[in-house]
Amino acid sequence: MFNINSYNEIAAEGLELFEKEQYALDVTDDPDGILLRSADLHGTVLPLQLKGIARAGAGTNNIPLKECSERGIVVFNTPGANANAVKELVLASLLLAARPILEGAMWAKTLKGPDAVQKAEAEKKRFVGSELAGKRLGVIGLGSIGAMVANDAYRLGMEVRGYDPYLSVDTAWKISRHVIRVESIEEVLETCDYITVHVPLMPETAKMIDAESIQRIKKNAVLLNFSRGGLVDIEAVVEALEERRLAQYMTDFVDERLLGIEGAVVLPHLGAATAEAETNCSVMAAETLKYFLETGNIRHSVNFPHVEMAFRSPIRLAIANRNVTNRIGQMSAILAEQGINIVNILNRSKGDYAYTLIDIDEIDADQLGHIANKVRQLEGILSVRVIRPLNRKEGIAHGSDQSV
Ligand SMILES: NC(=O)c1ccc[n+]([C@@H]2O[C@H](COP(=O)([O-])OP(=O)(O)OC[C@H]3O[C@@H](n4cnc5c(N)ncnc54)[C@H](O)[C@@H]3O)[C@@H](O)[C@H]2O)c1
Ligand SMILES: O=C(O)CC[C@@H](O)C(=O)O
Repeated sequence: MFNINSYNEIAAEGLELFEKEQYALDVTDDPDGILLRSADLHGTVLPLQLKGIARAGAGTNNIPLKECSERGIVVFNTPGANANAVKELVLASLLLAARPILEGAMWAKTLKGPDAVQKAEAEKKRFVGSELAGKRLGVIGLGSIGAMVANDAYRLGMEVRGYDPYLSVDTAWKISRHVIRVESIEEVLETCDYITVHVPLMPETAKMIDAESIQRIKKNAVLLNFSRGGLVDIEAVVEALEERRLAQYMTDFVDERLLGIEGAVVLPHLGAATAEAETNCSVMAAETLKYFLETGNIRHSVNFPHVEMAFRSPIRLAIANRNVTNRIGQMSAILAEQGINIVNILNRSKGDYAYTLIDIDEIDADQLGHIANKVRQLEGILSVRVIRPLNRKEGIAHGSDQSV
């Protein structure tokens, strides 16, 4: 039996995947897994039993990743699951930036009387906009969202320039050949009419659009930020809007300093707020967390490597450790000392951390406990789980943790 706690509104389609026979939802302060959206876990005490946290969404800046890694807690996100929703809102915002649609609609609401049509025709010159076609869009960060925005903006007739020095090969395949790759963020800032930011907020990217970047932005350009407020220096944005250097700042993140500033368009974090995206994220997060708890296999983790191995043995050890030399040798030696044959083993690393799955044949509980404890005592070991399969459906193993 696993305990799962969920924070925020998580769509029912995901929560329903946790079968009642194997999972209890929101009944304890010490869960095995947490499912959340934007709830901030920084500064909270992470439960003792916690093994995995699944973010139903892309950004994991609300989760203390370093602390989780050091405790061997695996953090997951749902890559791409809400990308289309964000892309549509960004495209809508580009259109709203180019055409004073909302202003025109608000004004039209005030029209009264039999001459409303004539007044509308006479005054419509107040709401003349411009077209996106032929304008230049700079996309900073060409991941799931940035790639979709770039491709569709090109289809709208824009010239699109993309900047992403860490682009993955998988995403690169999805980007239209018409998107022009640029080598420096400065080139995007200095040459584009519209600039949209789609990078994760991390210590390295905090305020990546700083006062100097904003100085470089072409006069009268529009900056869009549907990624995270902390990526942009808001004081510098306010100054640029007030000096009419920046035409508009369109963002999905409320910041008191922006409210009431002309040219600032602030949405209340609506990027992923569609029924489809909420369901996609909830289902992917629940599936990923279940898969990890039941088999030890890791997919879509932001702090541990991708590790998947078919679970066919009666016992599996799942070990998170620091990425230092000879850990596998020492684990194998502990098993060999006990005369245990390794049926299957897989080890992968990601940055400072590594993860190992070791499948063995049936042994008695005392010996298993002894082995698990010896592994726990090795330097750099962060967590050790002993997992046993419960039942198997269509080749997918369902397991449970055994305390030893
Ligand atoms: N407004 C919302 O509701 C909403 C919804 C989903 C995601 N987001 C935000 O959008 C971000 C991006 O989402 P995604 O799904 O596209 O993520 P993603 O991981 O698919 O893409 C991020 C891209 O940014 C690139 N990148 C990282 N550092 C960079 C840098 N310094 N300069 C340029 N590129 C850099 C990466 O290489 C990657 O290609 C998320 O991290 C999240 O903060 C917001
Ligand atoms: O849960 C949400 O509504 C927002 C999710 C979004 O910020 C993300 O990072 O995916």
